[in-house]
Amino acid sequence: MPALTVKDLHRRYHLAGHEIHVLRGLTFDVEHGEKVFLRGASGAGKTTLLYTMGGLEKPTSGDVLINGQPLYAASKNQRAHIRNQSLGFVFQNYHLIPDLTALENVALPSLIRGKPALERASQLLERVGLGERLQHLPTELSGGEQQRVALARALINDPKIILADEPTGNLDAQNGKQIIDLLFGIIEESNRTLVVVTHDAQLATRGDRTLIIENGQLAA
Ligand SMILES: Nc1ncnc2c1ncn2[C@@H]1O[C@H](COP(=O)(O)OP(=O)(O)OP(=O)(O)O)[C@@H](O)[C@H]1O
Repeated sequence: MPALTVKDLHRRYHLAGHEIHVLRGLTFDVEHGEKVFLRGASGAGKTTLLYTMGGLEKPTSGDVLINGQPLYAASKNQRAHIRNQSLGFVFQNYHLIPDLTALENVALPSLIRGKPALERASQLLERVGLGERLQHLPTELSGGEQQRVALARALINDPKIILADEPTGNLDAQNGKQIIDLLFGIIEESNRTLVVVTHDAQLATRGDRTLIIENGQLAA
């Protein structure tokens, strides 16, 4: 069974009397341990696809299966449970909570499950090289450091699938490379599955496969 199955996904937005058909019948599998990059022109639908794959954006029709479990045929609560248990997210803008320390940000997704996690959060921050920054607020961290916190947060529930949207988009070349090296190291040591949206053709050569999205469909 694939780690992730995308099944005939459609997403339409209605805006001021206009319909925008963003995802137009996407179907593909991602196997366990596979590293897949999503590329395509601006506006092609990459972020919409990634968010839909992660249970964050409901499709107009179609479904996404995580280890065979349908995300959108499930109830909202079941979907939140699958997301929290199986998926880790890394966003271009980090999406850290400004009033929480690095340690608290990383621990939060576990606390939501009712599991105390400060010790594991602290180990993960060590793993990403931030053992000296546990009590820093996001504003007291550089962009690269904030993305490392976000990476540690994505791992707190030990998800088997990581979804990343332009994870190096706001970083300089050196910090970007560090984040990608860390991300790949973490993925490979535990045979996790990775799906990354990127504009960076060079970065995409590090994956097993690149899917090109063109007008909401897979390019041939
Ligand atoms: N909430 C929304 N309401 C209406 N249209 C939307 C909404 N979200 C996205 N879109 C439209 O869907 C299309 C695809 O957007 P998406 O962000 O998925 O593209 P992308 O391929 O990730 O682009 P980029 O590379 O620039 O980030 C765009 O034309 C965008 O304007």
